[in-house]
Amino acid sequence: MDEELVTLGDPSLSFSRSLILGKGNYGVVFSGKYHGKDVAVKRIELERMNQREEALFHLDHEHVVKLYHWRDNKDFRFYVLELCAANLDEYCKGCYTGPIPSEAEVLYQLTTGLEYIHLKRLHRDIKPKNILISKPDPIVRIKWADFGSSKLVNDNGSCSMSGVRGTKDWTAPEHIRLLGASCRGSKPSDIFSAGLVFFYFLKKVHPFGEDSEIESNIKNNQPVNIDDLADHFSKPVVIKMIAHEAKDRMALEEIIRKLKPFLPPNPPGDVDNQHAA
Ligand SMILES: Nc1ncnc2c1ncn2[C@@H]1O[C@H](COP(=O)(O)OP(=O)(O)OP(=O)(O)O)[C@@H](O)[C@H]1O
Repeated sequence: MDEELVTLGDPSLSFSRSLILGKGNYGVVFSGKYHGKDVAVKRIELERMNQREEALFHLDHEHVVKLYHWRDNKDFRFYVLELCAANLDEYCKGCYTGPIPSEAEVLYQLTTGLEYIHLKRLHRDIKPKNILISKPDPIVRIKWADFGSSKLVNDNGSCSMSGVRGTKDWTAPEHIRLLGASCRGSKPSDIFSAGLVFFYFLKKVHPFGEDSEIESNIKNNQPVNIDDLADHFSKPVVIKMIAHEAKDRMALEEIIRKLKPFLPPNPPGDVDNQHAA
């Protein structure tokens, strides 16, 4: 018998402590089984919990990772999640070479997923490691994951956050200025972060430069690598997503409208087209 196999007293759920899929600031993600199905099991210390992945329970969208179940023991909470193949950072660094949708589909799927998340009055910690590439089912989809810092937003699309837990490299200028203090999370700041991720996915570099200069370049509105996009179809969209002033950023509905013409016929993420087919 595998000594590393953990069942938590529930025969329908097991995972192996030695099969680690990844580690975050708050927990460890293991490979496991739930009712015979391959899953990811994310373990978080109970004392580090607040309003965490429970947010996922309220979400049901093809571009948001599915939360199937959760369970506690005396020290930890265990989230049973849809098992994915890799995160977007692993793809950008060349560590994942498996299948992935076309560029336009990735951007489109992320935008529709984020629109759904905002509709549910949530916002989140946006960075490439929190975006997952699904296993083929048979279609490969891009999914938002890790609602570790999700918060409910009010009707204005903003919410109070105590500090910002997201990596500074993926943070909007209005949040960088307030890091460490109480600040506001908002839909426009999510759009800024998503624009950074779009650029990184397309060009494999950060639009605001190298590690040490990113934070100050974001603060000073100097997207030093922006010309790398040349005449890429997404350039007008990405530029408007990473506009310095929150009020100038493109809204998600408009991003969706601008990306649609670049989708292949009947893409998996396009419900309208699927219905029309
Ligand atoms: N459902 C999943 N399927 C496959 N791999 C996953 C899944 N969820 C997470 N992972 C892997 O585990 C890593 C860590 O995930 P986790 O959500 O704990 O942390 P994070 O997002 O990197 O960090 P933080 O919680 O600090 O924001 C991810 O980057 C990913 O590579």
